[in-house]
Amino acid sequence: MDGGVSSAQSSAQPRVVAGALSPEAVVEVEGVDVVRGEKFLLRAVDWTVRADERWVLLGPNGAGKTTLLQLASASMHPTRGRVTLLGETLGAVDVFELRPRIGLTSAVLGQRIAPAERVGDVVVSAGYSVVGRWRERYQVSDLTRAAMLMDQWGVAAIAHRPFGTLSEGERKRTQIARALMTDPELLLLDEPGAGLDLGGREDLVSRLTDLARDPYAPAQVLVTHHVEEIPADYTHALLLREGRVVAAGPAEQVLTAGALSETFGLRLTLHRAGGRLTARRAG
Ligand SMILES: Nc1ncnc2c1ncn2[C@@H]1O[C@H](COP(=O)(O)OP(=O)(O)OP(=O)(O)O)[C@@H](O)[C@H]1O
Repeated sequence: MDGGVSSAQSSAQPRVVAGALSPEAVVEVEGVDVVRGEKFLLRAVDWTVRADERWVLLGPNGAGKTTLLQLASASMHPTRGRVTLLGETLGAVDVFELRPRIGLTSAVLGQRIAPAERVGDVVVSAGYSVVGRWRERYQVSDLTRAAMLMDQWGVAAIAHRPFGTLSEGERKRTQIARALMTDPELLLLDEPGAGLDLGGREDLVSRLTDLARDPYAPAQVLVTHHVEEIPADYTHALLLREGRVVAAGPAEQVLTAGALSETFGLRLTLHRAGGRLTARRAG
């Protein structure tokens, strides 16, 4: 790419240096309320994500997960409290400079992609913060990175297909490849498993597990309703209910039957196998 947002720089160092005392915080949410009219979408939320962490945000419909992700993607400001992203405090930074450093996938962003846009163009155009190729001229390094990412996310063979002809799983993987194109420091995935069949979900979880294990990969935050979609090796979890944090911290401490039952408002049993979870209604 010539000019515009810098993209395709590959890190020479892992994101987290082994032995470092405390990897830098990429997301810091302190005492945050988000209020619309009389309604608290989020209330008194504190949350810190560090560079080496992989978080899952879990909660029922309407819990505030997408709202929290909007704060973390610099798409929304808090009503009260402070949000610091990649060392920059919202309200004191140009969000248009911040956003290219954050990769985001969501159903809303997916709907903005023109059905006629080819997969390869959807991915490579991320460096310009535009959807679809227009008059940009890309450098070989951009095209090489896009090809590598399409291969990694299993869409290289369909690089010439229009986005509108893809299956839901192919769309989700194309969007993740696009989100990684700018080599972001933070990757936010809003319900990437929604609408996938069992095979599609397992394929996605397997690729997300590989990404979670990659020390060069950005900090990751995955939003889901289902514990079955949590990749093995996700390190942390935050449980939300009605805008409040029920529990947050290391995954093995937070993802318990008790905390999940409180979050979803029904008594659940939890089964662990191979680093993955399944949940069922108790009794
Ligand atoms: N602008 C708004 N004004 C009033 N209420 C809103 C507004 N935006 C969102 N809400 C409400 O805030 C709550 C939290 O919404 P949010 O989308 O963050 O939840 P969520 O956990 O992502 O839900 P889902 O899992 O269904 O996607 C919902 O009850 C929603 O209806």
